[in-house]
Amino acid sequence: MSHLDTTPSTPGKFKLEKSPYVHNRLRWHSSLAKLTCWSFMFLGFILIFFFRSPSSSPLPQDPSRRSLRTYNWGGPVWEKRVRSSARIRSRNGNGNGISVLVTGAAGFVGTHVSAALKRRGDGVLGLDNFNDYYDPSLKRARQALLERSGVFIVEGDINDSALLRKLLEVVAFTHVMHLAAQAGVRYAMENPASYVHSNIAGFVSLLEICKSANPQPAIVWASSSSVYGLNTKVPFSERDTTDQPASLYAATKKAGEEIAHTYNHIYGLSLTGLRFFTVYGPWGRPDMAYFFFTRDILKGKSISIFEAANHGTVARDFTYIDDIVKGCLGALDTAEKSTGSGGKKKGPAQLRVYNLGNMSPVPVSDLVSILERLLKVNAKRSIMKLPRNGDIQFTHANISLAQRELGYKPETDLQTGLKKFVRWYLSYYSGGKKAAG
Ligand SMILES: O=C(O)[C@H]1O[C@H](OP(=O)(O)OP(=O)(O)OC[C@H]2O[C@@H](n3ccc(=O)[nH]c3=O)[C@H](O)[C@@H]2O)[C@H](O)[C@@H](O)[C@H]1O
Repeated sequence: MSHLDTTPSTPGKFKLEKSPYVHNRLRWHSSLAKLTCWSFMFLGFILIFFFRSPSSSPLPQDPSRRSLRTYNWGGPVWEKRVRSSARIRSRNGNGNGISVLVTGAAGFVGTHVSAALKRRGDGVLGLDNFNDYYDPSLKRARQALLERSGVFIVEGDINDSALLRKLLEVVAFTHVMHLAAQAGVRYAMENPASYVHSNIAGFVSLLEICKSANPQPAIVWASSSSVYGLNTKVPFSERDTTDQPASLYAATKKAGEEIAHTYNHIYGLSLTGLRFFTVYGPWGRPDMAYFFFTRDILKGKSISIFEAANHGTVARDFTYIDDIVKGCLGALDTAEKSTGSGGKKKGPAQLRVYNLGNMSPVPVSDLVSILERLLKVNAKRSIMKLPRNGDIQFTHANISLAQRELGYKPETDLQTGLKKFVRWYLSYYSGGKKAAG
């Protein structure tokens, strides 16, 4: 009789043999089977517990680690696209033209800066991780726009050192315009780790690769007006102390300024930080107030307008994107070369910080009135106490340093800038085909 023949087809048909030896063996087998069964169940419980535990969630559930997903890059075709996008096409007023790696190129400021550089004949290569902090389809639309003007955006993360090293091997970039960051003041309370990941770890990762490169590029990067924090002296000047950040976002930008000092000091990297003041305009960020106020006013939804203690006005030095772009180009064009190479400093290098604001703070309630006029819809206003979530009461830039050294001169008032934004918004989201996310 073959072994297979003794196997019961159903448990009830199992026949016990009479031999005591066989009987014991069967009991032993049955205990072993039970033990195995219990072990599997126990292991199963452990695995279920492990995978459901928040600390070990798979990557997509942890927004701070979104950008750790793997991207495809490399190969001869990819390298050819990288080189072609970064190739300088024509000389500009500043001499021979520059070749710029723009991080965060599918972001709001990144898209505008990349397009402006390309327009004047500079070489531009974008880098972006296309994370889902806000509607990624808007980032894809910006990418399509840039692609049409010849800018290739490499999909990847600034924390990916191997990718950064490769990019700087393939192209001898003269400059890096570093705009990739976790933005937003209030979101820092929801997802603090994402700020550390992008604004600190990511920045250090980029600086590490740049300092080792030969030649080292000059770096211009986005700091923020939020570094002034609880500062009450107005207008905010670069000489003011910035040691009272009110949000983790601000603290990570402030940390970035100190980190920049270190890499400049040790490795001779040329570094320029730009403190942007609430930048707005077409292709803007849906997480910003002017953007979601527009969406909500059009939908007839109520909007919250923050108010400080004792009915104090909350105001911002709103700055139009085209002015910011000019400031960025001015910073790139006046950036001196880094002095080190291959990780060794050869002499002192340039270290700068500038305010890029509009010199004219506007109360948030006035911004809403302008939107109401442009949209021809009355907003459903609800006045709310300024929440303790990192927001500060007002910002106001002193821009004389940027004026003097970068030729920065903002030209767009809020009414004019919002008019351009609203025109773009209505055409982009026309016919309600796309919902502003
Ligand atoms: O300059 C910067 O460095 C930062 O600018 C931007 O931050 P903020 O100036 O806070 O802009 P934004 O959120 O549009 O709120 C605008 C105003 O509306 C008020 N506000 C906001 C929300 C709301 O529901 N109600 C309201 O009154 C709010 O109190 C505020 O007064 C960038 O997002 C940030 O990434 C960073 O770049």
